[in-house]
Amino acid sequence: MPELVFFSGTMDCGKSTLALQIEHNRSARGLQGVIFTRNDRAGEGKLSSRLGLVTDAVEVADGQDLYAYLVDRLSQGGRADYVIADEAQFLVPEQIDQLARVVDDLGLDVYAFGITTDFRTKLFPGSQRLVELADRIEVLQVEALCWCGARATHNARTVGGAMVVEGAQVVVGDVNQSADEVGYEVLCRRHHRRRMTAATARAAALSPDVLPVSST
Ligand SMILES: Nc1ncnc2c1ncn2[C@@H]1O[C@H](COP(=O)(O)OP(=O)(O)O)[C@@H](O)[C@H]1O
Ligand SMILES: Cc1cn([C@H]2C[C@H](O)[C@@H](COP(=O)(O)O)O2)c(=O)[nH]c1=O
Repeated sequence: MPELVFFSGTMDCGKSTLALQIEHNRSARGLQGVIFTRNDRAGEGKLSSRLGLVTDAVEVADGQDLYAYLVDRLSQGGRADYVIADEAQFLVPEQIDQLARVVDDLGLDVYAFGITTDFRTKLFPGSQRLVELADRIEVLQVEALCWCGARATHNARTVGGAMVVEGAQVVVGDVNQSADEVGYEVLCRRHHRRRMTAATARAAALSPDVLPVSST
């Protein structure tokens, strides 16, 4: 049975790498996939992983009907044996419904990859719809880690290393950004709640307030 699978996790946990591996393994066996993406850091029409691999993809436009795209392609004699959708959190709920229809009406497997929640721990609308509709939700096996060593479960947005909680839901960016840039850091829930990033934890550890008091 074809499936809609949602591979979810924090930023930097290997989602795009897995998408590229699925693509590689299927195309190595002569299958031809359609790869959708939106707002990849590598630029328009690209699916990229931090391991350095990148492939061409169809950049999803505002309001684009993904089901109609596949029907058009197939009716013009094109091939589509499966579908990959990376950065699926940036798709609108209607586009997730269209992907579910691709599974049910066209009989294609759809593999969607994305972060579930934003920097304020709120669901992205596209990810919410995937949770509602997916046949299966897979959490990536490679754990991204918080600075404290615990499994990272949440995404923080940072400016100069400090966590911010105000701003637009969508700001394309990366982890490990330089101090003055808007960036992201993955944290465990405890440290996300306390707004404690690696930089603020380091600063707190160095603060005279918490230095051990000498008995002499
Ligand atoms: N230099 C490196 N050596 C080995 N693994 C790396 C390196 N850089 C990144 N990675 C791996 O790549 C993962 C990020 O992969 P990526 O597919 O870009 O993540 P996502 O799409 O989930 O944001 C990291 O969690 C890490 O496991
Ligand atoms: C938390 C959060 C992230 N984003 C952006 C930042 C990146 O461009 C992507 C995630 O990409 P990745 O391959 O999973 O690292 O999403 C955002 O726009 N808003 C957020 O709250």
